[in-house]
Amino acid sequence: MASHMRALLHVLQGSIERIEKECQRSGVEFPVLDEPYMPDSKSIRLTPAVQEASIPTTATAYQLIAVVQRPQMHVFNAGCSYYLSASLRAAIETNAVEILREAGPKGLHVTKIAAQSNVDHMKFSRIMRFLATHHIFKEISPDVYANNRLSSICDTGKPVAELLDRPLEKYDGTNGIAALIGHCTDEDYKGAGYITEHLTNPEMAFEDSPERSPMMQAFGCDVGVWNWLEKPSNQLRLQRFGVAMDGVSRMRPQDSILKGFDWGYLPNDSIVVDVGGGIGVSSITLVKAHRHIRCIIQDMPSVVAQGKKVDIPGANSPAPPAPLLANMGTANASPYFTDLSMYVHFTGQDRTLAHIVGLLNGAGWAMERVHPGDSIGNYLPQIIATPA
Ligand SMILES: C[S@@+](CC[C@H](N)C(=O)[O-])C[C@H]1O[C@@H](n2cnc3c(N)ncnc32)[C@H](O)[C@@H]1O
Repeated sequence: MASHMRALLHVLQGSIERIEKECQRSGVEFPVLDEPYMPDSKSIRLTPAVQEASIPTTATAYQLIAVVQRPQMHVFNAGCSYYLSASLRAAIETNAVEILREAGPKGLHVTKIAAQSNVDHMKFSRIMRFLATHHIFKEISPDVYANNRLSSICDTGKPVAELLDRPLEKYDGTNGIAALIGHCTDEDYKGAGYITEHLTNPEMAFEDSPERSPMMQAFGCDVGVWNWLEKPSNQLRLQRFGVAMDGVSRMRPQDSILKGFDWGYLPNDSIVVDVGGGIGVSSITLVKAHRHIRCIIQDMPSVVAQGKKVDIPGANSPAPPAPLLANMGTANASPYFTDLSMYVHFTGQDRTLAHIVGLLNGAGWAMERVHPGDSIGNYLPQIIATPA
């Protein structure tokens, strides 16, 4: 066991040294957790060397925790992680992040945050402490909180007065991170609570009807997620979902849609139809980079209307060092999250590469090349296939 831990430490040390070397080379400090997030195109995190080294660093740190922590404690924490989702949603929906941005670095007592949000400070204090315990917000002195790097990533950037005045527009025109977390910790989280009921109910266990997905069970509805989102009572959720797709695009390297397929090769005025294109997140990136292409975004009428308000201007990754998991474990959890989320929303799934190969072969196509969106093969790979 000790040698196992030492092997992990060795990987951790190596990857931290690579980060330090890059910081020294560029004369930039690695951002600290205590300071709010500052978007900066020259950020050290965006350099390829740091992006690459941060993946094994994260994977090793999580794996070390899994090795060192008492198993009962580790699994208990995993089983109770729903409190993190619930608390994060509460903080976002009460505008705590924006209230603390306006309060500045000295922070604000929880009674004053709660007063601005019109919630009970005794209840709210526990939510904030739970989040701060997980490094989201910092507790400067007892019950006095300030934003830190992790909480401020959920900042819509809007004045609190505006959020209180126009709550339905909270996420409109934002970078989508708060919207994405809001969506995940609300309808996705509630749907996830019904996975076992869906999995074991003999009536639904072996079907794949999107109308009876775990999420539809959670909301006592049978019309499917898209029609459910169109209900007037879901106006905030529908608007939030569109913006959340922009948040998803910020989780992956911005240019991943541009990789793989040679868009430049298309003749002038070629038309690309973006089916289920949402508010145009991918199409906008594409036409900005390739002015000779025109995109038609096809989606539900209400989503298209929302989109009009927005400014439209290789399959095998290298194996990580032992003893890290082949898929980088928790450092690479997002594709597995998305897959379960597809189950919860639609009784669906995210396709693996093997599924896509089978689908293409079945339709008479042969896979030629995969272009992963990032260095660990994550995020919407671009796939080149030709008629077999
Ligand atoms: C997961 S979102 C993807 C959005 C977009 N491709 C992106 O990456 O930002 C799926 C989209 O499919 C749309 N959609 C669902 N059912 C549809 C239908 N029957 N016709 C057109 N669009 C539909 C939804 O409104 C939603 O915007």
